Amino acid sequence: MENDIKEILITKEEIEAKVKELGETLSKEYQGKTPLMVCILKGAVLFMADLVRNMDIEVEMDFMAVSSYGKSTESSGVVRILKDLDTTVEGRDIIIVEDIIDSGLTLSYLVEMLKGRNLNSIKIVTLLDKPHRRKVDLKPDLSGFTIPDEFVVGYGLDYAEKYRNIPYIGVLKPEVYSG
Ligand SMILES: O=P(O)(O)OC[C@H]1O[C@H](OP(=O)(O)OP(=O)(O)O)[C@H](O)[C@@H]1O
Ligand SMILES: Nc1nc2[nH]cnc2c(=O)[nH]1
Repeated sequence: MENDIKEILITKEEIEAKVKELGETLSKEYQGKTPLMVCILKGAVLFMADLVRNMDIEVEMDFMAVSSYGKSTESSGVVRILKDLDTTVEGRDIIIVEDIIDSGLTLSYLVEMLKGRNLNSIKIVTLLDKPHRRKVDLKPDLSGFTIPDEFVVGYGLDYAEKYRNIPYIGVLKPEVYSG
């Protein structure tokens, strides 16, 4: 599996240090509150699991699954909810946890939808941000790493459902796409 990786962009150690820092920042920001951490499946699962373990305040967790129609490496902007939240979000402080923001289409749709549910507050934390690819005006409140316009895998991120369990963020060799 790791033979398919051309280049390591962010090491396991760099991810660990950054997730610790993000967890500490969120703990300070939400001191005295119990935010509802909303993980966007599936890519953000590993980040969510590590992030909450680096927070020393009470949190609740919930999960949403969305599907964006389109090519395997490109988001189309048409978002379908496959699994909605189990929790009632009225009056809650929501932290959306994402692995990557690319075009921003997935999150801009989700944030607008959630804002319609009478939340107290909503913030976005993403591990990775590709700002050059943005198609809508969407900025994360907290971001781990800004990365160049390359398709990355590992630490939850997949290509055709594979490579999610690689412990670092890497770029695939071009021949992997062409088969
Ligand atoms: O900013 P955008 O261009 O909308 O792209 C970002 C979205 O794409 C990825 O999810 P994906 O649809 O690949 O699903 P997955 O997390 O289950 O792999 C990622 O987890 C974001 O949700
Ligand atoms: N795996 C993966 N999914 C994405 N979704 C949007 N951008 C990316 C990316 O670079 N890698």
